[in-house]
Amino acid sequence: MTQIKICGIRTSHDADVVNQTQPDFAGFVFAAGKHQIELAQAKRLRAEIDAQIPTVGVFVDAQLAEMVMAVDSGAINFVQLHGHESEGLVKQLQDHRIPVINMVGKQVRPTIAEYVMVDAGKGSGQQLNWSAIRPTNQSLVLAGGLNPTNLEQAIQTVHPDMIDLSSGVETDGEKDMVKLREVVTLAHKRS
Ligand SMILES: O=C(O)c1ccccc1N[C@@H]1O[C@H](COP(=O)(O)O)[C@@H](O)[C@H]1O
Repeated sequence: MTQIKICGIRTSHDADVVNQTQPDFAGFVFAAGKHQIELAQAKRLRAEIDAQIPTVGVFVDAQLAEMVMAVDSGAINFVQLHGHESEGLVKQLQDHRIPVINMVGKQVRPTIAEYVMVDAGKGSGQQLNWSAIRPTNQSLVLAGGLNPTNLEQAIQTVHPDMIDLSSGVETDGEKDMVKLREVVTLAHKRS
């Protein structure tokens, strides 16, 4: 089984699709871009999403205080760093007992974060060269251009602990129930 995070939850429709398909994590993007939402909206959506599903806040080069406030508000359980953040900032978040997903670029490098993530872009649907990703003992999250068509090959090539999808499971900018069902089933399938 591979854990699966669905990112870029923006609307009640998206929250409903999450509840009906049961991924392992749901993500809210606080950074600029087409998936960005405000903290108030994240809090409303958190209340709509199944309480058993942890939520992740995606930040790009944000201040520590903003991220701690988002966790303290109850909107998110994890912080995902998706910019050029330092290991010092990862440590500061962990000192606040906040688990961290650290997006380190297109190639794996060591981090003290709970998860190391590789991605080709920022929710743009760009795909990585999977066969170039080095194996790691860290908990690895694979993101970038994953969709129902390429997911199985991505998992078989990279063997990530978690996969992270956003634009590849959307239709007209909203999460698509059929696509989500397909990717959650694929991820949770025993290999
Ligand atoms: O989705 C965004 O708008 C975004 C903005 C800034 C930083 C990260 C962002 N998204 C992250 O990128 C992955 C992969 O997205 P995709 O599947 O390639 O569309 C997404 O899951 C978020 O973690």
